[in-house]
Amino acid sequence: MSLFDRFLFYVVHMVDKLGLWHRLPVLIGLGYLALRRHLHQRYNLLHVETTMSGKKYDVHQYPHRTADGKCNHPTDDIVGSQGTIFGRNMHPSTTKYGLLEPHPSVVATKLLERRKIVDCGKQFNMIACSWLQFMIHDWIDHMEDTHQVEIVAPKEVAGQCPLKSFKFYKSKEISTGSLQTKTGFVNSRTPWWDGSVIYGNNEAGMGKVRAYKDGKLKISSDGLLEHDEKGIPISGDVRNCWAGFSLLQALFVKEHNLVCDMLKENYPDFDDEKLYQLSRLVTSAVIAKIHTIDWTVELLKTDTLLAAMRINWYGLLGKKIKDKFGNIFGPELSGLVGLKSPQDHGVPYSLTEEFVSVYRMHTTLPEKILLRDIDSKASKQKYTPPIEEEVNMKDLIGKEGENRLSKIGMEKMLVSMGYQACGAVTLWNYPSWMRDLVAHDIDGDERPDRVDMASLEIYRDRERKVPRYNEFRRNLLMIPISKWEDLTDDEEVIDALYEVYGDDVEKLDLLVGIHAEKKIKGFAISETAFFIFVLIASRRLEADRFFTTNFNSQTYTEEGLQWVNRTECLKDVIDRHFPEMSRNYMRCSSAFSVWDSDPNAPNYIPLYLRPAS
Ligand code: HEM
Repeated sequence: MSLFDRFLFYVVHMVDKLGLWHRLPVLIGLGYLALRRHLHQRYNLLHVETTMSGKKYDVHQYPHRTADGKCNHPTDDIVGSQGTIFGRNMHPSTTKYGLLEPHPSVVATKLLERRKIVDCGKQFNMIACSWLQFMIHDWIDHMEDTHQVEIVAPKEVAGQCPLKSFKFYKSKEISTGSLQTKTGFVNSRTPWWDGSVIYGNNEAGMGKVRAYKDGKLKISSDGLLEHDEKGIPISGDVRNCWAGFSLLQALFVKEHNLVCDMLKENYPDFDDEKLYQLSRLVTSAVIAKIHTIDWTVELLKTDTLLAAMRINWYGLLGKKIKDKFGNIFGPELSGLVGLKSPQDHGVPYSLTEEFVSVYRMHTTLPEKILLRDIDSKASKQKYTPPIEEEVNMKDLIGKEGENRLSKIGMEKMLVSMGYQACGAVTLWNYPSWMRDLVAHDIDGDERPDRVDMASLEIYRDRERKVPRYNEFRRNLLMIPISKWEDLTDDEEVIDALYEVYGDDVEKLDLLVGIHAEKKIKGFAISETAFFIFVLIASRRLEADRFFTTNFNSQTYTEEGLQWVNRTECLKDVIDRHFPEMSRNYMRCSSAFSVWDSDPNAPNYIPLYLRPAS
């Protein structure tokens, strides 16, 4: 570390020791986050070199996103494309403990499996939970090897495991040619924020979803996704899909098609190809913007994070000035979006193993979806429709889930998900049905071997050499824990941790740690996970040519750019496709909070001048 960075680190460390940053006034809290992001950009981006190398290309020949994510980095065509390797935010784990220490089924049974659902209160609903999966499938999926592994539950817990043993494929590990990491794992998705979850991530996938007329994507007459002859949805990613996820895919296909209509009206000379490419750019940017200034703001509901996320998109000077002048003042004042050139801090863009691990949030999934009766005649606006039926999550997965969804209908499902809180990211909240799950192949076919996801996730982090909780925190420049009481005040949790890990805090698995950690007020996730997000959420925008150099009217068209600039939240998208829905059903401010919750109270103090939350 340079002398200057060492000084910055001491400042950050001192604030951490006092447990202070989130209690500071907004402007000072923002300063702390800026220092942290700077340090993470310097010390938590490892260059996982690979034997795969790209080549220079002519950027001007690629004014749009390609099907497989190639030709986005300005000088290397392969960076961020499908099939490249996951990066790392830290060195692989140095733990002395083996893959089965303690046994994943013991961890899953004693610490993860849901006893009684704990939900997120009014903060986050089932649309927000499905949105998580909608994003994950845009960015990441580990390629698998052909070798199977079997995990057999030890006697101690076998009686409590729905599967006494289960088989799954190893993660595909390849040599990297890097001294730091030696091997790495392959991402079978394109890590860019390119909407590949609806567009596909290669030529073949793209061809399947396109209607080849006026730039549009295929969609069925009921507004939901079309299906192939096997009943599998036709969409950009169909793996481990369920009704809530496929509903969001359909909503954004509708959005894409509406953008096509708008573009065609304004630019009647554009052909199918041009309309498709432009609409893809616009729709992907709409998704990225909603995630940045709507979804994340609800996930991390504090004034400091509201300011931080808006600064990422608009800069300190705010929307009005950015919309008027564009990004003329640089990243701090005008935001990351629209920067003159992409910025990767010397490490070619990819998503990372650690990012995957902290996004393991299956605890947000409930046991049942509560369907609302939206046909009951209510004249009142903002009326809460009564619960009509409870459907098991298991019945909403895969092909069966698609059948069910088409009977339920798009509007009813969206309203029902809006009214239902999602699960909280906490221990003993892992969906029980996921411990006996029919997982899918990459093409959406059901696998013959069922898996215990709770145990599998513990195994995956260890297999991929993601450091365990304490090492992870040290590597992230955070203060490690030295006893269970540093992690949580909950005595029952402390007893259970002691039972599984003894008093060895170094043994603690990352997944368990981030679920057990005391949360910052307003945060639905742990602080440890959050610091990875601080780094990666910015990187997804600033490293992408289509959010920086090419985020302009020459690339997006004037009307396309305006469409992105006018969209501020998911509610705006819902309003475009279901004009009555938010008026009738949404009391709250964001479509991601529970719809019968109160809107945000007005606050007359300017955001940056607000005191501690
Ligand atoms: C019904 C809904 C869902 C089902 C059936 C499902 C199922 C699965 C399955 C089978 C895997 C692969 C496990 C493995 O072999 O390692 C997986 C991975 C994953 N899921 Fe889900 N999932 C669902 C929803 C979600 C949600 C809501 C999130 C929230 C963040 C999520 C996050 C992840 C992550 C981060 C991975 C790891 C991906 C990777 O290893 O590359 N999933 N899921």
